Amino acid sequence: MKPVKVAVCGLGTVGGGVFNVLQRNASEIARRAGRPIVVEQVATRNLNPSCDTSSVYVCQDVLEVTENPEIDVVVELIGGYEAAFELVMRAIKSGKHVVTANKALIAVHGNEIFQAAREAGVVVAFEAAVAGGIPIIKSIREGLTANKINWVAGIINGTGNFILTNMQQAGRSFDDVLAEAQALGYAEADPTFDVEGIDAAHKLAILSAIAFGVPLSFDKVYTEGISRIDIEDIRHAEELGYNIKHLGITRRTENGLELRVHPTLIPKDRLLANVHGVKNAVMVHGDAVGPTLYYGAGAGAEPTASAVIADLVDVARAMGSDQESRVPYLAFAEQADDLPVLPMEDIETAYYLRLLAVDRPGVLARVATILSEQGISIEAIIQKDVSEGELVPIILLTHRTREAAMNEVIRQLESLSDIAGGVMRIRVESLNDQ
Ligand SMILES: NC(=O)C1=CN([C@@H]2O[C@H](COP(=O)(O)OP(=O)(O)OC[C@H]3O[C@@H](n4cnc5c(N)ncnc54)[C@H](O)[C@@H]3O)[C@@H](O)[C@H]2O)C=CC1
Ligand SMILES: N[C@@H](CC=O)C(=O)O
Ligand code: NA
Repeated sequence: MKPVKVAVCGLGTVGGGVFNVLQRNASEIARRAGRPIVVEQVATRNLNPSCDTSSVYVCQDVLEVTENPEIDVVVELIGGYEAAFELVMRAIKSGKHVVTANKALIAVHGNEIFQAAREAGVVVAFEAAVAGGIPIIKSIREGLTANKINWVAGIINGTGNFILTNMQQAGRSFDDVLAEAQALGYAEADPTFDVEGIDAAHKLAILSAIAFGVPLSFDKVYTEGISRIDIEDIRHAEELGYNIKHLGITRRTENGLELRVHPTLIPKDRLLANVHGVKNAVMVHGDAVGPTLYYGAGAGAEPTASAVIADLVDVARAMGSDQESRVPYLAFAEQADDLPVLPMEDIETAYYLRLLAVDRPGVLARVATILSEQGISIEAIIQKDVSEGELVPIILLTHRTREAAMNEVIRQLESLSDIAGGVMRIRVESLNDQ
């Protein structure tokens, strides 16, 4: 059968992985796809020393591939929103299928891209955009179609998990581990996307859309990163029986959808609490299947290439099919418009609080009164011994309450003369996986 001819745009970490795995496993991939998948052209600013491109046509201008009549599929691996958007839209308008690992692009411009792709009758596939090598898009879009999905919760940023794990297990500093994640090719071009939760928010918007059949709503994701997490919080959490992980959570409730990414205390005996390093894991709870868990490498050259190439094989098969018989881009043929995203104030969860108090009698009682006035009960307290005159760290674990009530508690605590500085708040989720 005729080979599928591919243009790889961007030969960096992921592009290099795709190029090398396509060559190394060419015959295995051809047997699965029913025909060879060959790299016909590479467009990249920088070559990759791990790739032997001597027998491939290489250019610098990515838009050139959209004008090459030989190309069936454009693989967009340059990243970012602008040049990538132009490349993808031009490719679609030239009738080429697109495979991308670019979650920022899909989360922000996906609605427009899919509309254009539908009109042009081409496939846009993006498995690598969420949780790297884990086939999570395929699992939700295809494997779980029988279910009404209740919630999805996952560790969906490899760099962030690599940092938290190394801080906890090796006592290393945040900056030092981030520099290693960058050297390993895990981090985004702008690593604030990783550490401030933006990358996870992009991915969560995609997960939520394919789980619930709602439009992509990246601008509505409540977003908090890991940059404020201190080693002290990791140690206190451990003492209380928890690990801190950065989670993306989207849940269907009677009133609307939860859509939030933030650091989270998870009981140590839960599966998600034991996902370490660059590994990601996504738990999906369906009404028929119950809880399911998907685990694997969330970033890195070849794990991500694994997902990109799986999409190429799907495209190779879809090339002979009509639009109606293909799986819809965002899983649902019709989108729901009755599921508003809930404001964060309406979320209900438990909380970890860390405050620094002046060591004088009655402080703890005043703190407890503020909580009880909001109807919040305390599950555990740690109060550390300090030398006379020093500020005392108080760590509290509360029962579940509305975020609005907790905002009021924190406002009142921060206005007490007994409390120095701000209150550290980390949400706590039980994530029952049984
Ligand atoms: N690194 C990872 O583990 C993962 C990355 N991704 C996504 O994959 C995409 C690529 O990421 P990486 O490979 O890590 O990036 P990278 O920075 O290693 O590679 C980007 C490549 O694109 C080229 N490039 C960038 N802009 C260009 C332009 N306008 N014209 C021509 N060439 C251009 C660069 O020269 C470089 O070779 C991004 O969207 C990223 O978010 C997704 C999953 C995992
Ligand atoms: N920077 C991202 C790369 C994969 O999506 C991450 O660390 O998860
Ligand atoms: Na994936």
